[in-house]
Amino acid sequence: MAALAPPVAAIRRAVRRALTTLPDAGPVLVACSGGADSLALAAATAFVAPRLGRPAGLVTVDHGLQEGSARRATAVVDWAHTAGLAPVEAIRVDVSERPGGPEAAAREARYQALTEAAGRLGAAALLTGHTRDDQAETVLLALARGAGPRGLAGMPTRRWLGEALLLRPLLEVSREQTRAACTALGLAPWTDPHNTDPAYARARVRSEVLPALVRALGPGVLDNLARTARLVAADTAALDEQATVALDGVRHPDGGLCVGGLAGLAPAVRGRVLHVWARELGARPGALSHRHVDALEALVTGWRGQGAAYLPGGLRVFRRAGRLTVVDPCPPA
Ligand SMILES: Nc1ncnc2c1ncn2[C@@H]1O[C@H](COP(=O)(O)OP(=O)(O)OP(=O)(O)O)[C@@H](O)[C@H]1O
Repeated sequence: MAALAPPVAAIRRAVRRALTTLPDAGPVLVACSGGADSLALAAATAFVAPRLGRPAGLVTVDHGLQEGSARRATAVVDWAHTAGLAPVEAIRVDVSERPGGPEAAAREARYQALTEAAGRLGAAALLTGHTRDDQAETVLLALARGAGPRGLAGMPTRRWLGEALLLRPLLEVSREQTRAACTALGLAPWTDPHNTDPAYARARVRSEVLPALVRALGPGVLDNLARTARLVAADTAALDEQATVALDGVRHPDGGLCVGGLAGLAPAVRGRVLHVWARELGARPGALSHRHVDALEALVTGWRGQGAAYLPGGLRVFRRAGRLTVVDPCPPA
């Protein structure tokens, strides 16, 4: 038997590790674009999952945004059948009516379709092919955009996507390894033109910024950025836990928050408490920005006797009698 190419073995090990952590016995579904990362992931899953007694299927989403997208989806489906994956589905989504740019709309439609498929097919988890390189790009973009620790923590290896558990088994595998694995297995991955289109910030980071950093600082940069994400994620999780406890400690029976208690918290914990409280009040996480939290913070630490903080959804927060209190939502304009 031919020796297993190291990247193929490394990717299978990563998938095995991820699958053995799953409590639920149902099938897993690989989200596959046909690109090198998710193709290498799908091939490894097709090999590993049955050996763990677990069925593995595949879903590919056709956004209909590029010429030949339906052909690409069909090619992925055909390959998945030959690899022994089942069930296999290509899902066509319509992104034309969605708000935002085409990339954001495609992403939202894709995750919605993937979550629905995972629910419909009773999947224990949905697997995506995000790699260490994707993680390094995410961290760098977050740093440049001032996203704060939550952004610097990068993508988690697992998270809930609605009712579906999303796993990213390849977060410590390099893109070079996924490409090498595809070559070793004789697979011909699809190349997404967006990945090299300089109109997209991520593509510029991928093709210009990271190679320049590696040239200037050495090959360890990508691993180090991914490591930064893991370290920040651990710190962030600890601070989030502290904030959950602290929030209960500063709640007033009328639903407001005690200013004295808030003022005594460490700023990093207070900011989180205010963020969680604002979400509880009904401010959608996507609409809630650091400016809203800063405005709440100003009611605690920068109070000059008057003023209010305005939150998404028409919510107004006042400081009264030593408490932050929500005043009825503004009537719609
Ligand atoms: N059209 C799609 N259908 C199904 N899953 C997708 C699709 N596009 C992306 N994904 C999933 O999301 C992951 C991240 O996709 P993204 O396009 O951001 O990264 P990528 O590095 O180009 O990945 P790939 O090489 O697998 O295309 C993919 O690895 C795959 O698991």
